[in-house]
Amino acid sequence: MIYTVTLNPSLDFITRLETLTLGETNRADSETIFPGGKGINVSRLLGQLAIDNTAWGFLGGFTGQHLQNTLRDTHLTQDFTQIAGNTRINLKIKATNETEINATGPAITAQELAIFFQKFDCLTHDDVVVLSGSVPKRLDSHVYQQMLHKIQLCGARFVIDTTGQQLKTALADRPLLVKPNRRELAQLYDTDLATQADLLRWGRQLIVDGAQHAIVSLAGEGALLFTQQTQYFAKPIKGQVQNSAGAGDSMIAGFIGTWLQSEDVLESFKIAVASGTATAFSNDIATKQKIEEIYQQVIITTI
Ligand SMILES: Nc1ncnc2c1ncn2[C@@H]1O[C@H](COP(=O)(O)OP(=O)(O)O)[C@@H](O)[C@H]1O
Ligand SMILES: O=P(O)(O)OC[C@H]1O[C@](O)(COP(=O)(O)O)[C@@H](O)[C@@H]1O
Repeated sequence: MIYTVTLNPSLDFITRLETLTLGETNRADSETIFPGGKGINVSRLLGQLAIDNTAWGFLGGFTGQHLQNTLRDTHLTQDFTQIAGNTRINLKIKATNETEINATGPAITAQELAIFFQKFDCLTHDDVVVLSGSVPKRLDSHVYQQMLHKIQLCGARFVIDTTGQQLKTALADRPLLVKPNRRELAQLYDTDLATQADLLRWGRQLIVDGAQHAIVSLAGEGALLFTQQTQYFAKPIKGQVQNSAGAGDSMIAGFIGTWLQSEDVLESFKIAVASGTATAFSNDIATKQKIEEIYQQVIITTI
């Protein structure tokens, strides 16, 4: 089974307007609410690919209830830990530029955390846990390390999509996949990634430091995949970007869902690129139909 973990889920409130003027009353042209949070996005994309998975994390209050209602999918089992606080609302303002305000998230009590950790006791070596996204501010920042410890005790494997020190520490535990974007890779190794050679140098470092597969996503400039043996480049695909939130999460779902079925690295990368791009070209997480349409345009080269 694939388990996704979203410690800090969200409702993503997306508002569109022509221009945003700070310090004034602005009137929106439209607004939409989508389920959000990186692990939840991974779960939803896996659902589109008809891959069974279970979503773990913390949900609470009226926002948590709404999120739960919107996550109805036959391939997605919800096994969230209920909390007293309200699940956060993240504000995404789409005007001339995109501005995001991601909320801190609710407090998690020691008792709620203990109930959440009990779930890890059922893991076996057949399971893969996808750990994604930020840690709520009021939760101990070592929570990722604690989860990794439990995952390894059970012999399960994991994918991790986080940043900075949490990612650096996790690399030594041999994640199946990591997927920093350009900014996250630069921050991880404290470098500016000015050239293509820098990207290749520091992308390869993720493998040297322990990752089994590493995708470096480059938004509208494509993506790189590093494996133990080789490296690939996916050419960027042109299209109309609707809402790029969740594009990276969709890549992770596309890659790991396909790899666990086939262990075919190249095919997994192609589905990853199709999934990420299809989500960038959709308002919400991409549908299976959109992914299949984009898949026809994916071109991968060895570099
Ligand atoms: N503007 C875009 N045009 C085409 N493809 C995109 C665009 N933005 C994202 N993608 C696709 O989605 C992938 C992940 O996007 P990226 O923005 O790099 O990740 P993240 O959401 O983690 O920051 C990219 O590697 C690319 O394949
Ligand atoms: O956990 P964080 O880092 O606050 O991010 C949460 C946000 O990330 C998202 O999951 C989107 O992630 P990406 O744009 O990085 O793929 C949103 O749905 C959510 O609002």
